[in-house]
Amino acid sequence: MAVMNFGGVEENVVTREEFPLEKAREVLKNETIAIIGYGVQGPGQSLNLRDNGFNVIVGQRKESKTWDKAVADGWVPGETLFDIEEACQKATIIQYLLSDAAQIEVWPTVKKHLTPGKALYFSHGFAITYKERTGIVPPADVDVILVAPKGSGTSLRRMFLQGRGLNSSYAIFQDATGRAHDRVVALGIGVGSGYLFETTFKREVYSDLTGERGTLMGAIQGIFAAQYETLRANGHTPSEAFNETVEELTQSLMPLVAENGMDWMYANCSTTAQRGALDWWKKFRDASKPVFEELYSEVAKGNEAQRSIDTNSKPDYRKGLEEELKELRESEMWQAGMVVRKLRPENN
Ligand SMILES: NC(=O)C1=CN([C@@H]2O[C@H](COP(=O)(O)OP(=O)(O)OC[C@H]3O[C@@H](n4cnc5c(N)ncnc54)[C@H](O)[C@@H]3O)[C@@H](O)[C@H]2O)C=CC1
Ligand SMILES: CC(=O)[C@](C)(O)C(=O)O
Ligand SMILES: [Mg+2]
Ligand SMILES: [Mg+2]
Repeated sequence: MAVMNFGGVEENVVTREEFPLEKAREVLKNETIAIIGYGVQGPGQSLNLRDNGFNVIVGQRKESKTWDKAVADGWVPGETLFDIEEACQKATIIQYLLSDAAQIEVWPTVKKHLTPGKALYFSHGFAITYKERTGIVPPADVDVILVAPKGSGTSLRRMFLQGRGLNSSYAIFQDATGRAHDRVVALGIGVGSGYLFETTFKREVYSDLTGERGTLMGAIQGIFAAQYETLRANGHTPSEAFNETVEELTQSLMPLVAENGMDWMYANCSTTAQRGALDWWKKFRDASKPVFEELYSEVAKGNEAQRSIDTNSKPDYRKGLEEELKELRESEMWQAGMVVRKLRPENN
């Protein structure tokens, strides 16, 4: 474990230098890792583990689209691809990567195969933190661990293939075997993490639910819509409004932020822009802070978890989500975006 200084605060992190892949392989050499679920995280984590030389199998509902996807990805029915129950039975480590709502429904099957010494792995603190709502209470004689990649499973896989790594947090809820630490860190390295930072199940889920509802997904769409609508209401064309709201951000300015921080991006813009941005950012912070405070409090009360459980446990939950995504896609802003993306020279 390396202690690193993050802007004046010291934290424990695990890097690939101190916990190389060879060490991870050694730690897990006698384990059978079952990836349960083949949605978004399942493919990313299982394929990275497989390519990294671990003993991995996949458990997925038969006769589902994602079973076919697993077959297409090279998982072999009866050898490395099983139904959920059989995979749980064969596993020494169960990576529970069903959707958070589905984890509740399938829990009795998983629990049945959590025999002493096995490990139960999550990529979210949801099931355990909100246990009164999920009913997911693991037996005392198994390790309960978490590796939460801080990004989409799609990116986890893509970045691995590019020789990069997506950062993940890790946590231990229960160490029954005395091996929980080595197991979780080895798995974190194995799934393709850039570096690993320490958390708890509760802190992971509170920050994750806040982040995705906030700047990562909810707030960003909100602020895009507010600016786009303002520009359109004042007579600007869709092309101008979209470029000035989204395209310039994703294509030109965010890569500069990613590379070297906000001040670097500012420094590469005009002094006119710098003057204005430095004057206005605090106003936007102050306007949105109360919304973030409300959001965090809803998360901490469990209301966001409950809403997610209630809606995503309905049999037709995907249809509902897809309808709402369609509405976004068909909005003028994102229709304009589609045309703008087509006009990128590299897409011609
Ligand atoms: N999507 C992502 O990239 C991220 C997800 N996570 C966490 O990882 C875990 C897995 O999330 P996703 O990959 O998004 O899951 P998902 O929503 O893509 O679903 C995964 C699998 O669950 C299966 N499934 C759904 N309902 C089922 C049921 N009733 N019975 C049996 N199987 C069922 C689906 O067939 C699918 O293969 C969750 O805890 C999530 O919070 C964490 C970081 C990012
Ligand atoms: C991609 C990710 O980490 C999220 C946004 O938290 C999620 O998909 O739940
Ligand atoms: Mg997340
Ligand atoms: Mg999340």
